[in-house]
Amino acid sequence: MNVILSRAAVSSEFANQVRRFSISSKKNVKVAVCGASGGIGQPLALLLKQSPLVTKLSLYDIVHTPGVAADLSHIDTPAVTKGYNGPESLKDALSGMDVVIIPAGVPRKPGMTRDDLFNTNASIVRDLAEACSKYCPKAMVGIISNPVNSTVPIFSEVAKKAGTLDKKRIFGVTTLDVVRSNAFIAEAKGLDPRKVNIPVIGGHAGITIIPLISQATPSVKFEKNELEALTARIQDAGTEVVKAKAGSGSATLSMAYAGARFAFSLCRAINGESNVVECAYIASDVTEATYFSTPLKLGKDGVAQNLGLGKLSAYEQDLVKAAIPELQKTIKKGEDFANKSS
Ligand SMILES: NC(=O)c1ccc[n+]([C@@H]2O[C@H](COP(=O)([O-])OP(=O)(O)OC[C@H]3O[C@@H](n4cnc5c(N)ncnc54)[C@H](O)[C@@H]3O)[C@@H](O)[C@H]2O)c1
Ligand SMILES: O=C(O)C[C@H](O)C(=O)O
Repeated sequence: MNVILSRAAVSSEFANQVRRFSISSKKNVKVAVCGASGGIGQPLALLLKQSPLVTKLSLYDIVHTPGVAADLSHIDTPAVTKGYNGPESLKDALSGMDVVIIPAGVPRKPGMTRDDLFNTNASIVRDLAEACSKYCPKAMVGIISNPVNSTVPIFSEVAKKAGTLDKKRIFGVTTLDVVRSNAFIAEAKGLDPRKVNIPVIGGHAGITIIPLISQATPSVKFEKNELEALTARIQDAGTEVVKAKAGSGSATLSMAYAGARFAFSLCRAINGESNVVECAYIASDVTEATYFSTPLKLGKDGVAQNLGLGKLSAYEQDLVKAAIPELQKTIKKGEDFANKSS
């Protein structure tokens, strides 16, 4: 029920962000984007810049941030926007931040899995985790960089070593899976996508992406073959975009939308709003996988309540069973990397 209420709230909130935040903002939230010059980073920064709730928008990357920040800073909204270029500027970029969103790292090309990005992106996330532990240990962190199933454990292990780990504040951003599920199911049933909510649990790669269509709001029914086809499309949606972009990257615009939705939900929770619910990949004891995405009630200190799996259909139970060994493997890979390399 919380999930149902929350989706309706999230949908209308997102559409009315600017007006609403300018009327009712209680606390100003400082937000950093790491990877701000990239395909996701730039449109994400644009969406964040539009919110008067964000007092400071800190744009960190290893290239091009002076230009991106100069461009955005001409927009007539209050967020003071500053660019930080290169590792020597990490201290200034991150100090005092309440929310850090990380889309730093390389995207897939056709034929690659997300795990094929591990060798490059693992060390990028490790280094950013070290910097966050030093300069903004209390920030809420949303990790977009793939493979999310491994990069979130990497971030947590680094924070653990630094003595700053707060599992309630570290999130793998899986919002795009929810956004896609809502879009595809609304299309299939001729519904207004803003009024559809499909919780998506598990992880963020292939069979670990588990849309809970049995828990859809409004309730929807599909034949078995239709349900399987829709589930497969949601699980492969990232690959659909990678193929369509034909070598120029993966989802950027839909991810910026989803990343902004997640960041705004964190901001609303920091501001004391109740009933803010998002699915995200976090340290979890809901299943045998030590990280797992479920609907979460967010509060000013991060995860306020894990809402768990809810009632699963037999088909969804089988999907969870299939996902767990894959998640365990990729979680271990991330943890081993962090523990060997830092
Ligand atoms: N979680 C999701 O749902 C989701 C969705 C789409 C993409 N992604 C992932 O997001 C990541 C970024 O995708 P993109 O399309 O924006 O890629 P991109 O190549 O367009 O941009 C990545 C940016 O990261 C920067 N970067 C590289 N190393 C860095 C470092 N050490 N510190 C800071 N910034 C650094 C690059 O300079 C670049 O500007 C990829 O790993 C992609 O797979 C995740
Ligand atoms: O598919 C990708 O590589 C990017 C992202 O994880 C997505 O789901 O679009």
